[in-house]
Amino acid sequence: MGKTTNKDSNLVRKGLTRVKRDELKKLVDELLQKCSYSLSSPSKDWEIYSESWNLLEKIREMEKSLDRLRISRNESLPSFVEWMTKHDVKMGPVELAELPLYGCCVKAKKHINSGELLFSIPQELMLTTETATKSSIGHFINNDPILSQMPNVALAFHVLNELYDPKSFWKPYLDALPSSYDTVMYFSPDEITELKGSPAFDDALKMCRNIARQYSYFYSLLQKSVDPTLSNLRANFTYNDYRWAVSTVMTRQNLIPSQEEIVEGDGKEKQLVPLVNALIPLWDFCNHQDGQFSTDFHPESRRTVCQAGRDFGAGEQVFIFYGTRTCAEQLIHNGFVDTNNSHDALTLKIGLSKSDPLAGQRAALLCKLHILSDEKISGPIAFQLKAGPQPVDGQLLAFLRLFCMTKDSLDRWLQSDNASNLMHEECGIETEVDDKSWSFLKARCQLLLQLYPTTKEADLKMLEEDLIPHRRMCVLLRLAEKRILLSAIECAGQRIKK
Ligand SMILES: C[S@@+](CC[C@H](N)C(=O)[O-])C[C@H]1O[C@@H](n2cnc3c(N)ncnc32)[C@H](O)[C@@H]1O
Repeated sequence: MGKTTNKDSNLVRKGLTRVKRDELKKLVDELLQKCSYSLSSPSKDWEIYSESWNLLEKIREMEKSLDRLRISRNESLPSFVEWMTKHDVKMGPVELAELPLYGCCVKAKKHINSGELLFSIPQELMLTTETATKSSIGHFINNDPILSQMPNVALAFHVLNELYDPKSFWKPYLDALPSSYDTVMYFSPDEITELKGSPAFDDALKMCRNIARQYSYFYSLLQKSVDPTLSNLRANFTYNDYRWAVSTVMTRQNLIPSQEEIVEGDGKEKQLVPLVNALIPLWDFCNHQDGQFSTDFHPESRRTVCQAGRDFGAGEQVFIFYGTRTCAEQLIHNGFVDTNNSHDALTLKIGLSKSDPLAGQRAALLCKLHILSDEKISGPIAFQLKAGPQPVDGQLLAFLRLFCMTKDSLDRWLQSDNASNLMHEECGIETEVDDKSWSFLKARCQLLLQLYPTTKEADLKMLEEDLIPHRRMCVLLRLAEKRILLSAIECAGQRIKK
């Protein structure tokens, strides 16, 4: 049995005297208490965010002695490539490079045709939630209520544990990762403020709060534990490393089919193979561009195979398509904003008024249209205002219409077998109801526009300046959102005129 006193160097936090450890513990306890406050309002959320930020600044200062010295990414790339070659990664005519604004990227060494193989990566190289549970900290992951329920957090812990192990199989890959990220946990309060007016502002505060809460929870758990398999985590775990590991997973993970054997249901139907979160070395060095998916997981060879989604010229950066995220989701979950985003949309939260005597009938019609479910008929509903010339989709159109209907109209549509026609432009609805619907949408969008402290013109002017990346991302996002609102106002105006 190993020693369990604090004299064992494996059982205490590195780099801090006992007095400093006590001081740090106090700060971490205060942070946990602050971030566990459950009631939410815009002013309270901001207060918690800024107080937590101040605590985290003090914590980061105290934990500074544990900051890791890292070699530059450029220096780490040759060992990473050597490691991949040794482990049977098949590379097409591509190479790794560093580029301003993009960090590392994959570049074409010669002209690549659409459909040509970019690379194929065997599963043995991937860090997954399955390798996490099979690792030395597997029992910790399986038994902790957060880690066992949140695969992305479990993967972040796996990454951290491997990072703290100088003999880790994944060391060449981990060394080649960025040393910091552009996720909102790396934003200063001034930078986050640039998101005011955008729905992403609340999401950013929530994200920072969740990560701070998780850090303080795990810090206390690790310091209390005497489990020898957690010694590296206990000695090295810092907020800086935690936000790094979480951001690594958030910005780079993909899903692959589980490796666990699938039991067939009484010999007849094959059960669907569950998906697991994975970090796929090399695949995760490709940056995103709008387009189509061109990556597949081949279950027979257990390899991730990535093909060119379009032609790429010699020397050109090779992009892949990450998926249909809005610009706000890209900012919050991926740490970038791509304004050439054909999937962009703005979340519009609208609900039925409790004081509306027809609220029950409107809710019943929403249920009939499957916009609401019977289990949740109160509270705001999140709709998406789309970028482009058609900002209003069928669901939002139907909501606007039934929101503005009279009792007679509601009764008729509730009894109709063709209620789903409300989601289509031409549905034989009274002009008066349609006019009211578009006027309501126009007024709501004008109100939302006023929530942003700056105008579209002011944003455009700011973008002409040499903005630091975080500020630039925020300005790009709010500009994209204002464009969606302005286009919805324009569209509504035209419909009313009609
Ligand atoms: C999966 S990684 C891609 C490789 C990454 N550039 C690196 O340095 O390792 C995703 C990250 O790349 C960057 N990125 C990806 N697509 C981008 C884009 N279109 N514009 C700007 N940054 C992008 C963002 O920082 C994002 O968090």
